Amino acid sequence: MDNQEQKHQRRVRYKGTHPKAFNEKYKELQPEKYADAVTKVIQKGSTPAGMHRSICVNEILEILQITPGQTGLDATLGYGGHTLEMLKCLDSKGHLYSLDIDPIELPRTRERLERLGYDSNILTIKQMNFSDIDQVALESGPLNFVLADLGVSSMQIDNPERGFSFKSEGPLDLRLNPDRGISAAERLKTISQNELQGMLLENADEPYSAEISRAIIAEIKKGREISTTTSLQQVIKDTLKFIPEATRNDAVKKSCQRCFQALRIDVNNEFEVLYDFLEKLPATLTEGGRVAILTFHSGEDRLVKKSFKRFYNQGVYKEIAPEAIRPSAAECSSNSRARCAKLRWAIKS
Ligand SMILES: C[S@@+](CC[C@H](N)C(=O)[O-])C[C@H]1O[C@@H](n2cnc3c(N)ncnc32)[C@H](O)[C@@H]1O
Repeated sequence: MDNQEQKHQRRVRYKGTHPKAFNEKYKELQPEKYADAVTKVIQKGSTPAGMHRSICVNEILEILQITPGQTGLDATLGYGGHTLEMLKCLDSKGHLYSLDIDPIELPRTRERLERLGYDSNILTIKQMNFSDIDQVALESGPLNFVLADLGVSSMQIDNPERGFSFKSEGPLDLRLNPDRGISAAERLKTISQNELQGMLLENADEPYSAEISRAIIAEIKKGREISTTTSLQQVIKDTLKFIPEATRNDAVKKSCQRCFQALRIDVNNEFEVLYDFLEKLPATLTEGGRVAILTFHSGEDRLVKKSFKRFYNQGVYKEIAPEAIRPSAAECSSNSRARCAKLRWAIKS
């Protein structure tokens, strides 16, 4: 068919203030063109589609005390919000390395930062796992500051094609790097009930781990695929029918959140890579080098707390956070995704 014969495609309309589908949010997905629409979404305490609002920015900058001329690492680039703030502190002097394993969002962030004038003279962006921090240090030399803002970005959660959220239909993938490893749907096909129950318990403290794992494995044995976000949600919903109606919806939602979290941690080996990163971290820092780590669930926080404490007891760190710092009440009310964040810091001896 030549061009003239091609049918005119209507642009997807933004249906009122609450469009149901991700691709209908075209105003939020073009923040440069529709700044007003984006501001309105932020004012309502939500995160615009295709964007990520950085958490604890002031607290992190206060910990890292970045000065012009230093060399630092943002281990989790995401939307580049923290990276941008750190670059401002460097004031065009020194160098920042920023990593992310996500091959889909990384080029978009790189382009946004380049458009703001941050090129390879001041910023090096690498698609890399932060567990390879030692490789970065070989190139950068000792680091004055390091930030890791763990987990997933809002862009990843909101994009139904990535499968991170049960709130919209999509493939049950959950990989931060879809080019590597196996999807959550594939993982469910071969896992035993025992292992799945352990995964739900260890990665997310799921109270109905026995019931849910039994139901998932029974479905798969019957030859039914659990290959989409909503099919997993449906199994969880059906399994928890025994919960009294008054509290059932809330319980199902929480179990879905926990099960998706557990699967995400599993397919991305999140505990293993965090452990490797924490082990290698001290050797990459300068004397007096500062590190800040933002976590979003108790399993991650426990690993960070234990590692900082052990290295502190060995004299490797001269100071560590006495307790986790929480985002302010104002930040939590303006950004619901900040509510479960915990921030810890350490300073190398
Ligand atoms: C919470 S977001 C970071 C947001 C960022 N601080 C900002 O201000 O926009 C976490 C990011 O870390 C990335 N990530 C998670 N695990 C990683 C790993 N092991 N190595 C590198 N990047 C990782 C995710 O792909 C995601 O983009």
